[in-house]
Amino acid sequence: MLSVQDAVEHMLDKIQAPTKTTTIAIEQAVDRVLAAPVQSTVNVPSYNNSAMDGFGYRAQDMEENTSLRCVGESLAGHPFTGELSAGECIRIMTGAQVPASVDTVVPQENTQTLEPNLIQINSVPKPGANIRLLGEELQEGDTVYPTGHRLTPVDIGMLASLGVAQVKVFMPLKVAVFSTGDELVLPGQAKQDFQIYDSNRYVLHAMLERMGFEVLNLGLVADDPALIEATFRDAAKQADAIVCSGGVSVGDADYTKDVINKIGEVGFWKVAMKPGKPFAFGHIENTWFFGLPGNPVSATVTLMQLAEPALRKLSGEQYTPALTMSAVAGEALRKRPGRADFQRGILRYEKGENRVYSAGPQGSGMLSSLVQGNCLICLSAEQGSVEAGDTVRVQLLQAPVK
Ligand SMILES: Nc1nc2c(c(=O)[nH]1)N[C@H]1C(S)=C(S)[C@@H](COP(=O)(O)OP(=O)(O)OC[C@H]3O[C@@H](n4cnc5c(N)ncnc54)[C@H](O)[C@@H]3O)O[C@H]1N2
Ligand code: MOO
Repeated sequence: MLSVQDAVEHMLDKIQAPTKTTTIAIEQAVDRVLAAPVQSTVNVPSYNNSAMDGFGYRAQDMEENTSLRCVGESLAGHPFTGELSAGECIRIMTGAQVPASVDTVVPQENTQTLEPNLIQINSVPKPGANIRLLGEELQEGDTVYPTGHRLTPVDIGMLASLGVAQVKVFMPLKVAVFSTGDELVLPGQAKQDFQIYDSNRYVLHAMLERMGFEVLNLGLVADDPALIEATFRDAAKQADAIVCSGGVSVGDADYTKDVINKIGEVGFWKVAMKPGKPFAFGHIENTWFFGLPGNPVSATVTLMQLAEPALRKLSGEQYTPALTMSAVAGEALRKRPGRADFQRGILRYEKGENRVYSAGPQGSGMLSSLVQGNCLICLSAEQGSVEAGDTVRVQLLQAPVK
């Protein structure tokens, strides 16, 4: 059985970034992946400007006298065009251009108006203080974003601040999703005792959309090899990747793998992880296939741990492993060596440290463990049980918004 790391590396090795690109307005570009680096064509700031509302003057004048004659003003958008002489200052506002003859700004709360246009500086700042210098944040030609960067809301603001109105991005990844299983019915429909509601497709659809992909939802497919084959063929024609759940184990009605082997190729099957062992990866011609186990927790966890890195690379995004953090186990956690375990946990900040507790029963059919939990406790394949007080790694279930 492959380790989780080997499985991810195998998929990342096979999968290449897309080639189709488009140019779009930055307002439409959140969650899209850059297909070309963005270089700054401006200096940021593009002119020396004041960081405070106050008075601008020449530091050398402070040796003589700390009261200055105010000879003009510089407002944001309305610069002062004159030149300061000895003993003079100007009123200046935050963001306003600092004229060449000014080298220091004193905040107005550290000054006092002695007479109209005669300003006393009560607390003299260091020479050069309170001025944001041209190019101190970014210089013309600096690479701000590399190819493969997925744009966040803040990035859209950064692009706007650089005067960039459009960006070249990869075409969104198209991912087909469906569920297999004769026991499945749609939410809202009448159900018999031996049936369950399809939940995987709803979780997977929502998670894939949040990853920035275009989801092609192909619905429910019965445990019938001919129907499954037809659905795969249809999906492969339309999508870059297929994510389906169920039918990847060894049961009498588990046809998914056999069908892929018939019309495509299974690259690997089974990963040493819990939940999610029977995960399958392969392709049908140019469409990648991710066969997730049917158990709801297994489907969700394998999407996050295995399929997501591969799908992100396929969408053009630069792969960066998910962030994990350390936490102290607040209680003992049972585990057998052999498979990497992703236990659902509740992470809390208590008494000055991150502490993690079990989210309760860990059955891979129990979606409620993912509802109660806010993190996955990532335990290595080799290790056994965890004692209370041991340090473990955890991965937040809801990635923080950058
Ligand atoms: N003899 C063995 N049996 C099983 C093994 C094994 O190694 N040997 N592995 C177990 C593990 S681990 C998992 S996980 C499951 C995976 O099975 P499948 O991927 O074939 O999934 P199904 O059998 O179709 O379903 C499993 C379970 O999940 C429920 N399910 C399926 N689809 C959905 C859905 N869309 N929404 C909600 N729930 C779903 C289904 O009803 C079953 O209860 O196999 C074990 N067996
Ligand atoms: O490993 Mo299965 O995916 O636990 O239920």
